[in-house]
Amino acid sequence: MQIIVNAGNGSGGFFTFEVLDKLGADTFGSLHLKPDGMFPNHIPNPEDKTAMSQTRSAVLQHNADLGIVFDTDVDRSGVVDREGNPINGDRLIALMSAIVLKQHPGTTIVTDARTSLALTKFITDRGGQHCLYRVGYRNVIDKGVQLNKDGVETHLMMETSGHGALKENHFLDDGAYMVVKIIIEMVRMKLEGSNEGIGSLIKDLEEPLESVELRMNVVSEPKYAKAKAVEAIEAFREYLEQGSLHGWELDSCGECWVSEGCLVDTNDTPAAIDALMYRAKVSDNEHGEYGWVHIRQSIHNPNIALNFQSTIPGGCLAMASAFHQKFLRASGMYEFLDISQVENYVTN
Ligand SMILES: O=P(O)(O)OC[C@H]1O[C@H](O)[C@H](O)[C@@H](O)[C@@H]1O
Repeated sequence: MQIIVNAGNGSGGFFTFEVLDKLGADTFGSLHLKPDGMFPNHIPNPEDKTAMSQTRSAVLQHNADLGIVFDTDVDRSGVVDREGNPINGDRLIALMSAIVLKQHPGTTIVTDARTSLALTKFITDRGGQHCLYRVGYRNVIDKGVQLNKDGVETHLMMETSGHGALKENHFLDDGAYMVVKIIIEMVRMKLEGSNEGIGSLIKDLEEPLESVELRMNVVSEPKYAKAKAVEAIEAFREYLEQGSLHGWELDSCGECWVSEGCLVDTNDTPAAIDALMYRAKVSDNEHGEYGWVHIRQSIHNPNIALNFQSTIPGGCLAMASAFHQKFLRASGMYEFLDISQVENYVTN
């Protein structure tokens, strides 16, 4: 089996020399294996377009069976199938879900709540339960630990960023282990006589038609930025609870095994909140439920991240326009938020 590793000059080169080569894989054509903190080729990140496209080119050039992309410290990974298709984000979660659900039918899978409606369908079509939880890999993994303690069998926890953990690997955030599971599945498929590549496992995963992320900086003295972001996000929640945005409804079931979402813990020992976030489902008379909005404090920076996803054309624009006019402007929140990204998006 030929496998291309792209370590992006981070610390993942060991996986080539110490693991794959020793097991007899052909790793000729691998990229950027030597650690170099200046990262001269691209950012070592499976979400980075250059990292994925360079790996795709190498896979196609060498007719390799798989490409692997690690982040700097190998706690995140992404792969490229033999046809050159990048598998990261929702697609990687789907691939891991397909593998884990074969081993553990009916298991619960925890992800952050920025995943697509199609991913939920993919998981539930295979008999799994999808728990949508808070952004932040620690939140996602801790939720899985908690569910297992509560007697809800949960074998996989993954974020769209590529962070992921498995119960069988002691809940460690480990990108190399994810990749090992994928390689084992490829070998198993080959031994069973299948001629298909690993991408065939997710061929029925639909792509979200539209997906947009916008950021709003909090314009305030740094020491007040966190409180201001909370004020804006809570104002958004109140707007929805009052029914001020027609067709928008908070996802806050509090029961994590319910696939509709569970950003709000209503149990006796709710998890501490590092960044406030809500997701709302959005529908209209013509299409029914067609998308969602996710609003949250950034974990690292004084800004608010807004994600929109839609299954109908123009849905993200419709949601962003309503958010802009009927919330940001109407509520006065625009006064301490830099809403230029939202304005550019709705006007261009
Ligand atoms: O809040 P942001 O700046 O978008 O960052 C969000 C990200 O923060 C960290 O990097 C965590 O490790 C990730 O799990 C999370 O997705």
